[in-house]
Formats: sequence, C-alpha cells, structure tokens
Amino acid sequence: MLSSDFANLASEAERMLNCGADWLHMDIMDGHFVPNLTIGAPVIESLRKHTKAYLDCHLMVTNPLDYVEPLGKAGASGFTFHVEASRENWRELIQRIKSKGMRPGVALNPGTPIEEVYPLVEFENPVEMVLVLTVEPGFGGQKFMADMMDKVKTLRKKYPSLDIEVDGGLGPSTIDMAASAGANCIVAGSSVFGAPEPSHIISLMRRSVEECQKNN
Ligand SMILES: O=C(CO)[C@H](O)[C@H](O)COP(=O)(O)O
Repeated sequence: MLSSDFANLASEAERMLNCGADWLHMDIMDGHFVPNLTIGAPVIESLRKHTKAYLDCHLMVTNPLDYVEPLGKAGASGFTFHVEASRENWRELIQRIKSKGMRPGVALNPGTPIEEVYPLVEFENPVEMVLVLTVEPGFGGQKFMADMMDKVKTLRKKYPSLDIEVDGGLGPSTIDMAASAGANCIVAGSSVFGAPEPSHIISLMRRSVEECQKNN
C-alpha cells in the first residue's frame, strides 16, 4: 500500500482486493530506523473499519516492542519486525505479538546475513514468516536486488514449509527469479499500482509462484 494514494486508503485497499490481492502490505516506518515516515496504529485502526483483509504490517522501526500493543488493538493481522532492531528482545517480542493475536514475522535488510534469522525460526515459539528485503528499506520504486535470491534459496532448502516473503522491486520482470528461488509471499507496490490493469500483474505473479510450487 506504500504506492497507494494515502488520502484514499480505504478505496485503494478495496481496489487492490478486487484486483486479486490476498493481503494488504502495510509499511510502518518511523523516520529513524529508515529515512522515511509513513503510518502507524491510528491509520491501521481506521483502515480496519473498512476491510476484513489480512493486514500484513512490516515494521521498519527502531523499537518494535512499543508497537505491539497499539497495533494489536488497531486490528493488525501480521507483525513483521526487523532482526536488526530486535537483537536484545526477539523472544519477548514474538511472545507479545502472539499474545495480541497477531502472526509474527521477521524481516532482514539486504546487508544482514541470513543466518541471523535461524534462531527465530527454530525457537520453540517461532516466527511464522521471514521477509527477505530485496531493496534497501524506506522507499518504493527501487531496483530489485537479484543477489538476495541466494538467501531465499537457502531458507527454502532449510525450511520447506516456511512462509518466505520478498519485498522490493517485484513485478513481471523479477517475479520468476523470486518464485523459482522459493518465495511464496510477494509484496509488490509500484509495479501493481503503476499498471493500467493491476489485476493482470497480480495474476501473472500468482501464476509464477504456483508454477514453481508445482514443479518442486
Ligand atoms: O518495504 C518497502 C520499502 O521499504 C516496500 O514495501 C517495497 O519497496 C515495495 O515497493 P515496490 O514494489 O515499489 O518496490
């Protein structure tokens, strides 16, 4: 939704769901962890009044723990925090996210080694999704970093049933790389919002993921 018209968020959300999107990906940026400032719990709460859709919240914030309670109350569905922002408290974070009825995920920046997320996936109370950033976080419309696909391949090999989300620069020219590496949750902003027929882009990307899943 980062590429949507924020002044018309509810209708933009409805438009994307009507075009075939499964989830609404909500980029929460604090202007500190990343050099951009977007939305927070009040906007999630407002949007929740207009949709029952899965709100996949990606927290690009320095103190994710501070957001658990407000986002849980606001009606967030998924809560994906950054491994770089939770080195001291990820166990508590996961527990608190689940206690508020949200699904925990962990994200990692392009420069962070994939090994850093293994303990969170293998923990007795694990995260349920890993988000591999394929751009530097902060802004939509950047170029897909194909070299991040090694991380996706490694994760898919190690955890066959894990949800692996890719985020940044996904569209018709990059989806096959992500899908064949093993990604099954695709975040796409500018390629979808910038298309004359967003539904075509969404179904093309869905087909690519389904084909790769069938062949593996
Ligand atoms: O998390 C993000 C940036 O931090 C965005 O979700 C991501 O970049 C998607 O936008 P686009 O598809 O335009 O690259």
